[in-house]
Amino acid sequence: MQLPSNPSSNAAYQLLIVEDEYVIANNLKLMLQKAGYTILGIARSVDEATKLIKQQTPDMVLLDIYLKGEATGIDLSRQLEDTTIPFIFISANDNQRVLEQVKNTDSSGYIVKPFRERDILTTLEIARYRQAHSKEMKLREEKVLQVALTDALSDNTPWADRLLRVAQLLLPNIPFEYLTLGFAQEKFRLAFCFHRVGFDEYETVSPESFWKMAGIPLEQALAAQGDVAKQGAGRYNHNDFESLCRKYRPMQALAHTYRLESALVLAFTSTRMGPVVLSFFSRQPDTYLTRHLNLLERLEQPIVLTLDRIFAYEEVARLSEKLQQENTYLQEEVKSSANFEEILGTSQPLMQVFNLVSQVAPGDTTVLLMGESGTGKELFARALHNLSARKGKIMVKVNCATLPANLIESELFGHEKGAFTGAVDRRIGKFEVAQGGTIFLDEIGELPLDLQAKLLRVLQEKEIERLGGKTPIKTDVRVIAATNRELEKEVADGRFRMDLFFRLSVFPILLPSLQERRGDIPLLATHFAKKFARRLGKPFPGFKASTVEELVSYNWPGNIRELENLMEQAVILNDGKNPVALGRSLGTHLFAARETSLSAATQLDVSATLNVDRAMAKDLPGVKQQHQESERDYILTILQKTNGRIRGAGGAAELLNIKPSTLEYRMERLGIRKTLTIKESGK
Ligand SMILES: Nc1ncnc2c1ncn2[C@@H]1O[C@H](COP(=O)(O)OP(=O)(O)OP(=O)(O)O)[C@@H](O)[C@H]1O
Repeated sequence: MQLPSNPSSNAAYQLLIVEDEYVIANNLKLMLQKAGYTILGIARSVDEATKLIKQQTPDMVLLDIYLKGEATGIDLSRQLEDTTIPFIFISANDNQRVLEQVKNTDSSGYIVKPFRERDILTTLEIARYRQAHSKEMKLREEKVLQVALTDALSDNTPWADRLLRVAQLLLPNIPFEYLTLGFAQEKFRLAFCFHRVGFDEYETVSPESFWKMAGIPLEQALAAQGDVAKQGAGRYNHNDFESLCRKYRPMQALAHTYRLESALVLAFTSTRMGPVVLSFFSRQPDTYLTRHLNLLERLEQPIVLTLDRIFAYEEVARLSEKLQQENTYLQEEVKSSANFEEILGTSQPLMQVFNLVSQVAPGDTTVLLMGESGTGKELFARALHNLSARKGKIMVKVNCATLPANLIESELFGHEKGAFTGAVDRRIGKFEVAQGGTIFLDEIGELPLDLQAKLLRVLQEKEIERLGGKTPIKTDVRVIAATNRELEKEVADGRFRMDLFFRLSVFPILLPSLQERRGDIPLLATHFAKKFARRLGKPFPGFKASTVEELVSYNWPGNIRELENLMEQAVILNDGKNPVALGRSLGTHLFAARETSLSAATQLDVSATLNVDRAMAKDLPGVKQQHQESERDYILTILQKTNGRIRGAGGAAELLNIKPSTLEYRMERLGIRKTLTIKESGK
């Protein structure tokens, strides 16, 4: 190291002495003048020094700590730092408290009184050398810091770890006891707080839980943070910090909890992430200096560029994962090729459902589809999606009954890498895949209770959290749920949460069973038979008249799915020339209950016999009458089997798989009257 020791080169270097003891100050002046330095003046207090500096800016200040008046050399050092004038402390006060204060300044040296001439000149020369090279050194140091920050941010570790590393790297340059870092974007929020609990020890505080504990709504806290950030980069020491706290309650709560007394805030905007706010807090009231702010401002651009690059990369990764999953769903959808137009039927109960669907479809209302298995719940869920504004986006189906219990949560909400044994990679859940679209939660009644609670939270907060994830993710997903269980009963039995039930059943739609819409059976049967004939490359020669009759009178516990399956079998067995009939085995499958034929039934001598009011039946016109007769015959057969018993185990209602009251209603409608004494009549 070469020091500028030549006295002639010292002449241009101007010094200010700030010292209240005349003898020392004068001695120092003589010493320095002898070495060739120019002395601008001697100030005995901070006020005098400030005045002199205003008249002429010195190249360096030699600064005592305790001066005349209230203000100390430490106070003056803050001003000097702000105006980037270097200074060297000269003090007899080497106690711990003073040293601590000095450490927090940016002094170029510290000389203990009494000093020797040599000490002064050497310290001064080193300080001048540093001054000359400090710009270059600072730039180099900052470059190193920039690279380290970029590396830390791009590291493939969870965000909390990356940001902690950023905090650690910044600490030597910007002191803090508490640091918050947050990004806010409509659909994405990431915020972390680090509380410094030791020299290089930190505790990560979740902002959500902190604000909850402080009794401040998260939105209010974020808004305050946003408002502070809007004021631009700033440092808040002493009174400035106090008035900041008075203005913003969340800031006050934070300061109170962690005993914070000053802050340094930097806000910048990342193209992808929107506003990013970085706030440092200290327990000293005067920690933050202009140089801290300047450093942050210089670091802003590299940080923004790095963040933008990372988020662009993460977005691409997320989208390609979403795309991949969407592809799988789309392929499945193509296979199931279900469209609204394919919902066949003209019966009254179905028309009512159509009305409800068209009313509720356009909005974002949660819909609960209820109905027996095979009544078309999935088909209607798709119709709801296709009639909504979300039509262009995906509808994701989740069958809550077929997912293994231990995987449901990860399937629905996704997981982070390492969230559980076997989670070797990060995976997004179905809620995230459905972003912007619809999620169809089929068989919702099968969802385990603990997940019901999590689902409720998602519906209420409209955000999900991946398993092992630390930050909630905003969701924009419409929920359609379906069940073939009686959810109210499930609630009463404690198997389904009542709050979730109310959340889901904002708009319930009950799908009619096939037997409640028998009028649609010929249409549906023909549709399915034609579909399978086309698939098999066969002509469809129509149905045998008795087949249609049989189909209409059957009670279809498996509903449309059963009809569809049966039609597939019937078409396979059909030769493509003769009208489609139910093969013997199929007939047996379907009409086991009819093995006891009606003619045989007439010969039965039962104690409780039945009376058919034929007159009523005669009023029914055409096909409808035909259907009703088949239904009536069928019910009669069952009643004869049960000796006319409707209710209880083995009763007709149970065999028919309908409620006793429904059966009684139908009997009345079909003109079946129960008499206790008369034998079968009218046949
Ligand atoms: N109105 C209809 N018109 C034409 N096809 C229908 C109709 N309703 C249902 N289907 C067909 O019936 C079959 C069963 O329907 P879907 O799978 O939607 O029933 P679901 O109520 O969801 O059954 P589950 O409760 O067992 O899941 C499907 O192949 C569907 O295409």
